[in-house]
Amino acid sequence: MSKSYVFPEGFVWGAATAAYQIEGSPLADGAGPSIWQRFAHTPGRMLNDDNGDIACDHYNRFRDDIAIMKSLGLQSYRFSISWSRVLPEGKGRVNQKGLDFYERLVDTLLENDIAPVATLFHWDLPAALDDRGGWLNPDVADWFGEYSEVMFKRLDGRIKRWATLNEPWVVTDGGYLHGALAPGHRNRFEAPIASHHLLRAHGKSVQAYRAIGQHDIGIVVNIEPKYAASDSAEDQAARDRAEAYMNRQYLDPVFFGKYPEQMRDIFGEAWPEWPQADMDLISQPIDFIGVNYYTRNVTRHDESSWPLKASPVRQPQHTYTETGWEVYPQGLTDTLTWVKQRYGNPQVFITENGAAFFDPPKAERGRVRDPLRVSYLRQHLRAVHDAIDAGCNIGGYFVWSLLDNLEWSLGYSKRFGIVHVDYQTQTRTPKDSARYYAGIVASHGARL
Ligand SMILES: N=[N+]=NCCCCNC(=O)[C@@H]1[C@H]2[C@H](O)[C@@H](O)[C@H](O)[C@@H](CO)[C@@H]12
Repeated sequence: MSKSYVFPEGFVWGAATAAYQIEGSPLADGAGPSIWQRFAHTPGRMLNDDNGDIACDHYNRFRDDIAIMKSLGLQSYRFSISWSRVLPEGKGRVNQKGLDFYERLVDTLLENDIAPVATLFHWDLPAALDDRGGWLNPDVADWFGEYSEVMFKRLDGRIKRWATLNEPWVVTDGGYLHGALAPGHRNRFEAPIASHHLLRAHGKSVQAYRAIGQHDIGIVVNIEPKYAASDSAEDQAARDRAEAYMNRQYLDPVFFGKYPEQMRDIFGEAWPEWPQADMDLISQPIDFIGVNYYTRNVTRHDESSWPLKASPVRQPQHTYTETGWEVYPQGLTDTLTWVKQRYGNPQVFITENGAAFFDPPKAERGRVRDPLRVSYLRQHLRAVHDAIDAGCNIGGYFVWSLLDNLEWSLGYSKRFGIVHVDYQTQTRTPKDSARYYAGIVASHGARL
């Protein structure tokens, strides 16, 4: 007898995007530049010199995109707010037209019975704040608290689920350690400072919310479960370091008020000691965590790898996506049960899960066949259900992404959308995976 995959009553089905990846018009209506607008216009930083000047033109087409969400039966939509649209200098003067855009977006979602879930920071720090040191300046926590307060006062109530940060690990690892992402630094001493100030900013935002908000606030992290490549002590230790570095570096401070002990092994003299007051600010209670899951990592010791001394081992028996990520749905179940066991079964939303497979630049007679993505979604949604059967407190699932969009420094070369975007005409075409997902939503999982 095969198992039923019907999801619990109240489980929320959605899709996710991020401002700089879809909106376009980054400087419209008084908006200030973000570090991503600046990075994307820096020669050599972006594949094919792509940038977010147009992207999916969502800033102008959001009503059409909400109509597509409605046609798919989505109950919720996770988006991010561009900080520098609202505060062009990152602090101080509010740009009402920037706020007005997000108010129109939220009100149109609500008119279509789609619950908005807002991420306050999805990597696009105001350039004016980067000029003042950005995530390296301890004042950034207060700047983020000020911005958060502006948004809570204007939209809390219509938005009932807020995320402070999206993936602080990627911001730090990509933006400050390895330099592949904005602001493009490569500095072992900066990375732990940026991480810590991101977490302090999270804490200031939660503090502001507790004073004025009436609903839920949390943080979104990417989790990539690590599996030792062998039983050797050095591979096990490499796995432990990799897990501490990516998966515990942010959740341990938020839930336990302390960093993983491996952080000093990894960063050595570059790992500072922080005051307890900071850890108290960081570890205030939150209402949920967003988990972004894409893949797993089979980890071996690698003396030549910097600074982790750990490297992935390819798994040729499995499919890999266009971004080079192994398709491993069991890793999602393992991730969710790990979070349950380690952090006391907090409410979790899968705030991103999806894959880039090759899709053509144009639809063929109004259709885009993406069987690999249909299979990916089926396998991973079943994995979520298995975690719920194991007692995990999962509130909902947001597929990454609603639309093909700007994949950061990879430009438009990678398509994650369940809806195809023809970047020459801005025509949207729901892919086969969108129709598949709509059927899952309509049957609440029964058709999985
Ligand atoms: N190696 N490796 N392992 C996986 C680590 C994944 C780190 N990148 C993400 O999670 C980003 C997240 C981001 O929110 C979104 O804005 C991005 O478009 C997606 C797709 O890239 C994902």
